[in-house]
Amino acid sequence: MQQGTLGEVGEFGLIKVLTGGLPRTPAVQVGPGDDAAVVAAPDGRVVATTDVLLEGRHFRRDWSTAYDVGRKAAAQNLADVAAMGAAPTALLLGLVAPADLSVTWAGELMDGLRDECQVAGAAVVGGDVVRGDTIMVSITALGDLQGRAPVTRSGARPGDVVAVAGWLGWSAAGLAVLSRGFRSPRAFVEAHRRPEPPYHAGPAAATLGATAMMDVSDGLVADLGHIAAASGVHIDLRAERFDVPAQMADIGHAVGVDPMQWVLTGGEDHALVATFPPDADLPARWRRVGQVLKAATTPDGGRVTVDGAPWTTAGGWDHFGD
Ligand SMILES: Nc1ncnc2c1ncn2[C@@H]1O[C@H](COP(=O)(O)OP(=O)(O)OP(=O)(O)O)[C@@H](O)[C@H]1O
Ligand SMILES: Cc1ncc(C[n+]2csc(CCOP(=O)(O)O)c2C)c(N)n1
Ligand SMILES: [Mg+2]
Ligand SMILES: [Mg+2]
Ligand SMILES: [Mg+2]
Repeated sequence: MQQGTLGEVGEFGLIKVLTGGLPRTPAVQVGPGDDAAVVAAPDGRVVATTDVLLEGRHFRRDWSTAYDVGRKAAAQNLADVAAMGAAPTALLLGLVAPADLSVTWAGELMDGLRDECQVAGAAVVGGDVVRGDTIMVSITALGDLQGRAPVTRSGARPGDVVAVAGWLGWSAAGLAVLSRGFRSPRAFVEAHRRPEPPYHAGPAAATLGATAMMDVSDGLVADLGHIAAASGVHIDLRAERFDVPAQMADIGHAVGVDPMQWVLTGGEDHALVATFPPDADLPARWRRVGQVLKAATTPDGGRVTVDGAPWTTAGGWDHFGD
């Protein structure tokens, strides 16, 4: 990796570092280096999504390496593509960074983006760099529905089952550990630094007949609230269906937090939650955690309960909440 700071190598030196070692995938017809990338969309439609990560709010450089931030930034966006039932194809990076940032940090961020894209079958195809006071990583991701209908938030129907693929509460438990100045247990801290969304479960869920789907970014209760509202239904979760690993329970005990709080309202694991018709033949990776109960009586009046009772604290992260 090149030595020095962004200020020393300049904009085009930085772009050279960032775009130097990027692999191509068959979908990428023109990659970084021209005015725009060209990505094949054999389906005739493109799934497009964007999410921003800001230093201090989404990550801290003393908690996560540049490589971790890259993995997480890519994961958060690629999970949104998968949550539509699409296969991720391409990712673009908008990077705001101070001139005294090391070129190594920027290069390792790109390594993380590249490697997470590889897990999901996508490739980095372009971006932009701008000087600013705080590091901001703005990602755009594209995906291919491969001929399937998109799985939106609005298709859940009374009688459907609610099922989850992927981790819940691990990132929140890791954040609780880091916030208290600890670096272990490693499994949870690692889950916070590098979430592992079940990308392939997204397109698979579409094929299995999922009626609605989301990735869990803010917290399961809050995110299911979006499906409930968009679909105009009530959703009930069964607390006993959630697995609280013994180590998570131990951390909860140590820091005085009910670990179910992390499982039900913790964000950033990017699990997929979907609703399926009751007779769907779900593989084991989809854990049944609840049911779509009935249609809401008012438009947008859908809500989420746990064991029949409203969830009393915040159901998840809200950037402009308290
Ligand atoms: N600034 C914006 N301009 C236009 N649309 C927006 C803007 N912010 C959010 N949206 C849209 O609102 C919807 C919900 O956004 P939200 O960011 O909550 O979803 P998400 O990306 O799945 O979740 P998260 O950001 O927690 O990962 C998305 O369709 C998103 O494109
Ligand atoms: C330093 C630091 N402090 C707090 C958090 C927790 N956090 C930040 S954003 C978010 C929800 C998802 O964000 P978005 O809705 O933007 O996708 C959560 C749970 C963190 N990751 N790092
Ligand atoms: Mg978003
Ligand atoms: Mg999402
Ligand atoms: Mg959010």
